[in-house]
Amino acid sequence: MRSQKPEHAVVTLLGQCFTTPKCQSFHNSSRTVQGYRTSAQTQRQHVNAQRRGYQTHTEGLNISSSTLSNGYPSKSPVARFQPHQPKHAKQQNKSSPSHAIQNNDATGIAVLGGGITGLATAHYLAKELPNAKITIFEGSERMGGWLRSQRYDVNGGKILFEQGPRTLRPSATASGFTTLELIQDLKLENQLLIATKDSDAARNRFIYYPDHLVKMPSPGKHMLNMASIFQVAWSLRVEPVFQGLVYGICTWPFRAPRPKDLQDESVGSFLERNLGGPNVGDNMVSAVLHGIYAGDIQRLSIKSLMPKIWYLEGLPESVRNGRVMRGGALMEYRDAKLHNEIFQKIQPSLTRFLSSASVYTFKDGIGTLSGTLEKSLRGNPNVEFKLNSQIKSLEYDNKDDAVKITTASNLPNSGGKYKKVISTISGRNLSTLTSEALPSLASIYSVTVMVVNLYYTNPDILPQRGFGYLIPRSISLDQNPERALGVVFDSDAIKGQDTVPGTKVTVMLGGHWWDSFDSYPDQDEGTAMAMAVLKRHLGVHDEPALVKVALQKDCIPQYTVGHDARMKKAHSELMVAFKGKVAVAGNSYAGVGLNDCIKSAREVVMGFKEDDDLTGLEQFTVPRHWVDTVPSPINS
Ligand SMILES: C=Cc1c2[nH]c(c1C)Cc1[nH]c(c(CCC(=O)O)c1C)Cc1[nH]c(c(C)c1CCC(=O)O)Cc1[nH]c(c(C)c1C=C)C2
Repeated sequence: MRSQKPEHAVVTLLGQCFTTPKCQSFHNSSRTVQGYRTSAQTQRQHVNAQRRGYQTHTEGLNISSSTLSNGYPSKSPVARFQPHQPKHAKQQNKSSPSHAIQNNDATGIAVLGGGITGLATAHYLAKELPNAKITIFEGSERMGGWLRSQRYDVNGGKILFEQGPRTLRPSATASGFTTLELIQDLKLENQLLIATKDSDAARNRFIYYPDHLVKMPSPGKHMLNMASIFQVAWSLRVEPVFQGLVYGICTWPFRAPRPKDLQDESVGSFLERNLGGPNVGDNMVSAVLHGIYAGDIQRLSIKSLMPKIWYLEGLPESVRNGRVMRGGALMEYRDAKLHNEIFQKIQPSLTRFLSSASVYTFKDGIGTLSGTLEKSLRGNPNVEFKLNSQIKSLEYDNKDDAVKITTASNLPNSGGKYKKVISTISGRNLSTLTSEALPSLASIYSVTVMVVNLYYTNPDILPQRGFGYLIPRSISLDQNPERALGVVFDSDAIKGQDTVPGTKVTVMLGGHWWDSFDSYPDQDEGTAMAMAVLKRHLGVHDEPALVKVALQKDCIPQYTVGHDARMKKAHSELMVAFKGKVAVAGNSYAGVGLNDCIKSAREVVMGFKEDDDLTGLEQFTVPRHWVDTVPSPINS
């Protein structure tokens, strides 16, 4: 039986280097898992969860078949969980028919926001409640939100620029599979493009540490040869960016346990407490968090960003060690159940194809997802689109047990009354539509990122091949006066989207560094700043043939210390203000990645099908309930 190596906090964090937050893929190479078991400690939580109608169990979740290195099955029959559900839990899950929205009585559901979450929400509503009348309110003149893939003519050919999120993670998690299910629903399989795990982009990820790019050790088969092991060991020894890492890991077992009354803390303080100093946080993990949240390691919450690590650290030492000895990986029960449900629906050929991918997108860019969703919804007579529809207020109407939407437009029928509203706009924007009824949502602030896409006709201007590099918080102002967060080497990261050769890069500026700004650089300043970064860090002196600058205002919500507790409060505030008639989904709450957003859309619609009084924040009202995978006695 293969046992799992201890999940050291820092190792896990660095494993998430450039990967999705809360990424729970089965990275352990070819580990075979058979069953899920709940820890004794969490049994009390099941009772609470069941009281609230959650599906839960005490033992007996099984997973069969083997998994590939990223958790995809190597063959059919596919790995799947077989949750054993106690009788009473099943009964409680059935909501009373008078309460549940039935296919034939569902009319008037409003979706606020036409970004990826709003479109996915409308998609699931149309799929699950085919008779429902759905109205999508979008404040701008276009759908798609942050997803913006633009084609440009250059040099006799075409290139693609991404001005927002650019790739998806094929992780073997509930959220990873939810996206695959959506891709299947939309028949987009033949448009997929992948970066393989052995590509330069997957293997070469850098951190800028003055005054050069330092390659991060990356897991993979190539790590198994002596030369690679030596290279990593040498790099750990001589590169100052790694200072404190080996010492921190070796001395970690002797650190004091977490103070009992500590409810949450920043990622920075967690690392400092566990590793005996700030170096690893400041020099490495802050860079990773720049690449995902464009956020500040001293403010982002360890409990919300890395709940598994927080949970493990809080276990009594003997329980934690026992868990580690048993091997396997932890997953939240609700995710395990969702994973189990969706996994069976994914074509094995699709999972096989993506098993070799480190990231994926589409031939015409990530906007294919939102564009195809919009197209499919436009063909549905039950779906109405209201573009340029700025919402002014939301009010609960006691008489009709409905929600009144008022828009900024004076036109008749621009707003209206709806039986249910699903808000996919940011939590903070939603809070401004009520008369201070949602203070906890008002507290979620977001950062602004300036995205500068540059195209050079010369295909060989970069000193390294790879994904690109991230810049940690410890880099001094004279090395980074523009406050760049990182640079993506697009022409290496994803191949096959352009019809002409050349070099494509994206420079990301701002994020939390610009928190106190009340105005931002303009297009020309953005261009000059990006070019200065490329010159200083990479020695690029060429003139770009094309530059596009996009200011993504308030694009990434920040889960700062206390986020989970505030979302629990937000659930109550929504219940009080709207009696369960307004629910939320999207990147403000439980994950900022595209996979997370799509999962949140699916979950809110499935929850709504069961019971129309919900807020979408129910998960924050019960403690996280972990289940762990158990190595298979069959395949070991
Ligand atoms: C507008 C800029 C964004 C930055 N982060 C995000 C956006 C939209 C959101 C984001 N980026 C990543 C993740 C995690 C993985 C996922 O769920 O998809 C999230 C939620 C990782 C990531 N960051 C960059 C890339 C190209 C990727 C995905 C691909 C990969 O892991 O290989 C680049 C990048 N994004 C930002 C910065 C500062 C940056 C710098 C290189 C901010």
